[in-house]
Amino acid sequence: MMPIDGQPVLTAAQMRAAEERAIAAGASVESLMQRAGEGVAAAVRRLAAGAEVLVLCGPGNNGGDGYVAAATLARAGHPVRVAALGEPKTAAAQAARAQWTGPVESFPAGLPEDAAHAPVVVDAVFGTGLSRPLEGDVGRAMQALASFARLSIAVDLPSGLDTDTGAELGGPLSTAEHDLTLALGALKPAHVLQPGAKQCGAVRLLDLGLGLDRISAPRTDVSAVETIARPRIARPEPWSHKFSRGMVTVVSGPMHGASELAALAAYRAGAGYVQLLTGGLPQRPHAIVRRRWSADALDDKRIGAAVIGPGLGRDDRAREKLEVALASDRPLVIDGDALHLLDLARLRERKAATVLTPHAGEFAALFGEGEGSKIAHAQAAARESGAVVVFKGPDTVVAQPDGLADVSTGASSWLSVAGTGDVLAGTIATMLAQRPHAPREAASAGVWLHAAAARRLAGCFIADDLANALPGALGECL
Ligand SMILES: NC(=O)C1=CN([C@@H]2O[C@H](COP(=O)(O)OP(=O)(O)OC[C@H]3O[C@@H](n4cnc5c(N)ncnc54)[C@H](OP(=O)(O)O)[C@@H]3O)[C@@H](O)[C@H]2O)[C@@H](O)CC1
Ligand SMILES: Nc1ncnc2c1ncn2[C@@H]1O[C@H](COP(=O)(O)OP(=O)(O)O)[C@@H](O)[C@H]1O
Ligand SMILES: [K+]
Repeated sequence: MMPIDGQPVLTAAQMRAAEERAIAAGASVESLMQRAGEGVAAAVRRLAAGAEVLVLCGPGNNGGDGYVAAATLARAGHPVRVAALGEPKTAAAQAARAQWTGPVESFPAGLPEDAAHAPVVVDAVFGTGLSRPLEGDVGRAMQALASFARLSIAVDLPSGLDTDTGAELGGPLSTAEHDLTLALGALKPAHVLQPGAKQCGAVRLLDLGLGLDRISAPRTDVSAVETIARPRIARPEPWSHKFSRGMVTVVSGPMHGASELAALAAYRAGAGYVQLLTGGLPQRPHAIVRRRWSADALDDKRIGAAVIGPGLGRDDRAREKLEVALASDRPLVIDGDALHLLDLARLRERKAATVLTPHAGEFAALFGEGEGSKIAHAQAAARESGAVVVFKGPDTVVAQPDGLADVSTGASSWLSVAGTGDVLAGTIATMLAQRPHAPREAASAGVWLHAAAARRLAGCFIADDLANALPGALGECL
């Protein structure tokens, strides 16, 4: 079982292609299924600690994995039952079924309520092949079994999810929520995008030897999408000075607090010099250099990145400031109000790096609703705008115009509080000032630090606390 950061994310079609490549290279579906099922059995056995396991098997290869897992557990002397939704349909699943010599109960109808329950439930009903909503009582029965069980584990994916979008095919609350999902061979979008990610519980990867790791396969060869890994951040060199550490300028507006938060976060994320272009009164921290806005305020080559949008307002003065920022040759983070004033045609004229940080509402206003997954939406928006797009939320996606994209995993839902987006904008600006030629990497590093800072707070917090937790998160990256 492997952790899931820095791993490729493959669609169902990309997964099939990887499987076909492995088969062309001499593997067989049966050998891959054997490896998958044995991997599942090993994980289940360790976690079940001797408790009875009920394996629910579907008609396809996901069910095949389940039969192999059940047979492997039984051979090891572990108490295990099997219940199936129909007979296996594929040759590989039929061969796997033949390994299981015990009785097969029928699922869901044949399981009387009490007999059905087991302390450990394994969902091997549907995986990447599910193309339509779960029929009849399957979803409801699975929910009942999973919620009764002390431990419920999904094989590859919780049954009922759309692999490529993470949506519940039968609509909200139609699938069971598991404690653990064992992703087979590679992560799929449903493991990282909501609501699928929540239904998965913890996600761990089981390697099937498909050669999908980044050492065997360069990123674009198998998938353009990867989960965000902990960034490496360099300590200041002995010869570093405040400007070489990264200078961030935050453009303020009538709502001072938002830009103050962005400026504070920029410092806490490691910038050497942060200035706030504000008409507000001096306040803490005194380290923030406050200057009045002027039309040439961004004509300073030392500025590594500027932030515009938090608390900017949407009046003519805000428009004027945004136009100056767009015309400047400094790398730019565009957030909040500025996203509502933004003209995409004007943005495409910019040569310097630009990072847009919309939440779902800002994203829809700028780019429309779009088709497909959140990853596909972010990729299309990056292509359309020519900028790096950070599509925020519980499953933040960072995409660059050529299609490469990163997805955040494990963001704390306590981030759903005012001002945390301003903290993210400031954090990304510092990363961008330090990596002006790698805006996607900078944005993803900022998203990682932001999520790590929230994890360190472990509970309810306000945006100021989050900014102040950034140095600890940074310490995890040195
Ligand atoms: N990739 C790899 O390298 C490896 C992949 N492996 C495993 O294979 C899994 C993918 O297997 P899969 O393609 O057979 O699909 P799966 O998810 O079992 O379901 C398809 C079956 O369900 C049926 N069906 C669909 N919807 C239905 C509904 N609502 N209600 C009822 N039935 C429905 C559908 O019927 P049909 O649509 O054809 O009528 C078909 O029979 C993958 O997740 C992983 O676990 C490993 O074994 C080894 C290596
Ligand atoms: N439920 C959630 N789970 C995880 N992260 C969240 C959640 N809600 C919001 N966030 C994160 O918190 C930040 C909120 O940003 P934003 O919506 O712009 O808020 P604000 O404008 O108040 O600063 C984003 O980074 C977003 O990804
Ligand atoms: K499953």
